[in-house]
Amino acid sequence: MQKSPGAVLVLGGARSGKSAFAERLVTETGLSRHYIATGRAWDEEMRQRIARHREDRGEGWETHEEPLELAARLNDVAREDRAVLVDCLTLWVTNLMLEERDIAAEFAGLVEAIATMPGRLVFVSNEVGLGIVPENRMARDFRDHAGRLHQRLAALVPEVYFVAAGLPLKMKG
Ligand SMILES: Nc1nc2c(ncn2[C@@H]2O[C@H](COP(=O)(O)OP(=O)(O)OP(=O)(O)O)[C@@H](O)[C@H]2O)c(=O)[nH]1
Repeated sequence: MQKSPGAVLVLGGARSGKSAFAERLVTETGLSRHYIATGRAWDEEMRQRIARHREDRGEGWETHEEPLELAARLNDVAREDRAVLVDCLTLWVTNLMLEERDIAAEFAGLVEAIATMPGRLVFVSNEVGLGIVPENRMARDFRDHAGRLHQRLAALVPEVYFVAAGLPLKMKG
């Protein structure tokens, strides 16, 4: 049996249009729409950003806020008749690092959980590895974790896109 048959990975830079593209992938399924937000409103600017995102998504989405326990939350939310958008994996990695979680174990848990998950799953993540090597150690670790997670998921899921300037480039599928 193919693993994660309904899963898609959408990569892109900041303001690349990756979230809007991922929302379209969910909407076009006609399934019931679920949004798992890994972001946290840590300041006023972020609160406004989140409010704008909610407005842009419009009616018809059920939002679940989950900064850390992503695999468990996906287990609760994913179903045959649902399309679930996870926005975004890089913020999840940031949250795991800030909580000093075991990153390898968390990634293994996510990969194992989604291998047999039903319905459509759309994962959004920032491609953060294209710039110069960051001077600070935590930023270098973050970049490496994100790169490793992307490679694992890209190997697992049947469909992968890279979005730049609002344009999706299909890389797999
Ligand atoms: N807590 C919470 N966070 C949300 C909600 N809606 C969106 N977000 C967060 O907002 C983040 C995306 O915001 P931006 O930084 O503006 O988007 P971006 O990724 O730079 O831009 P695009 O590439 O265009 O998607 C996601 O990581 C979400 O986790 C929500 O309802 N609740």
